[in-house]
Amino acid sequence: MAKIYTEKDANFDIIKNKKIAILGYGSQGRAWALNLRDSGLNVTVGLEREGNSWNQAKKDGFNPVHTEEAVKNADIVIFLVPDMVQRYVYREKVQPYLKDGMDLVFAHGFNIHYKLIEPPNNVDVYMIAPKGPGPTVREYFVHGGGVPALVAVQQNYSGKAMEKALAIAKGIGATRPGVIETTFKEETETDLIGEQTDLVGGITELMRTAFNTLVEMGYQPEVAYFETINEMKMIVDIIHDKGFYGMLKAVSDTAKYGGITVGKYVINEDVKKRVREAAEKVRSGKFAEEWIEEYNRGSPIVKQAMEEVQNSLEEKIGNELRDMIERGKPKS
Ligand SMILES: NC(=O)C1=CN([C@@H]2O[C@H](COP(=O)(O)OP(=O)(O)OC[C@H]3O[C@@H](n4cnc5c(N)ncnc54)[C@H](O)[C@@H]3O)[C@@H](O)[C@H]2O)C=CC1
Ligand SMILES: CC(=O)[C@](C)(O)C(=O)O
Ligand SMILES: [Mg+2]
Ligand SMILES: [Mg+2]
Repeated sequence: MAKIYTEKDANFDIIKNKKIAILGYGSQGRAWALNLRDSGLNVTVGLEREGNSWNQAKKDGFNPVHTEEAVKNADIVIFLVPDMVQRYVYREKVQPYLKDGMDLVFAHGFNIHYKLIEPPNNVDVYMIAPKGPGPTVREYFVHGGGVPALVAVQQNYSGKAMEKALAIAKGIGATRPGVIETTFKEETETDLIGEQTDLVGGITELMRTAFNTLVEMGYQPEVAYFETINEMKMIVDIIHDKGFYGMLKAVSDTAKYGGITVGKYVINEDVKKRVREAAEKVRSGKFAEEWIEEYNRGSPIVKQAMEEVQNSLEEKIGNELRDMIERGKPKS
């Protein structure tokens, strides 16, 4: 059974007098900075330049400073810039100012696990990895909840790394539901495998494939959109609240029979084999290599795919139906 920590295991005392530098003010950075500040902790936002993130941080009442400025004054440095950027920020803006006993904190283990950042022995290295998108980390917190997270310690120079990880987890709201202890290796590999084969890759391609098949067969795109894309949230919400069994009980007997039989036909052993192949590619480090190469080339594959998605029929139809979808949302 996994080790789960909750509110009673976490205490702010160990970090309440420490200066926390949050590097990056994007999806996670903004959520962490706001939640930690609301939790009464001492947060400085460190950024590269005066752009969108800088303006947003100011609008949110922070006084952002340049990265090295934030790092020089910090006891705890939290890396919330993109994974592909972290090693440069580390080399140029963090390493020169490292102090004995400083903390390097991550929201995903990529750079440590794949050894793109190799900190000296006299710092603590630990992670709090929220299992959800940044805006949700903020939204749940504001409404009294929190997104569950994984915590891991890579280097425990102080002997107190886990206590500090739990305190930060508490500060972002994650110990309200609870946090699960893991390792950098397990978090990094499972996060990548999950987002590729399931969350960001597999499910969305299945949704798009189902949508486009219906459209190619001559059905109205609006009808196809509500069926294959919009209703996904409702089905997933029931799984989220009541499990797969609960979802199957909520749908019709016809959907149960059709879903059970055709689901296994579409997502067959061959798909499982390819999920495993993709997972092995993460585990071997081959995916990391490939992604670094793509990033170094200026991310042409990502750019092209983003454009393709933006111009796709499903996106166009979704945008056209957004008002209708919004009108239907629960009002409180
Ligand atoms: N997006 C998410 O919901 C999740 C992200 N994570 C992890 O959190 C970390 C941060 O990811 P996101 O919040 O998605 O990042 P993001 O892309 O939303 O935000 C990045 C921030 O870094 C800044 N930035 C971008 N390029 C930069 C550069 N070249 N130099 C310096 N700063 C730069 C941006 O201005 C922005 O403030 C990553 O390790 C990611 O794996 C973990 C869980 C979920
Ligand atoms: C939001 C999240 O958890 C992801 C999919 O792992 C990520 O954004 O990297
Ligand atoms: Mg991820
Ligand atoms: Mg994730």
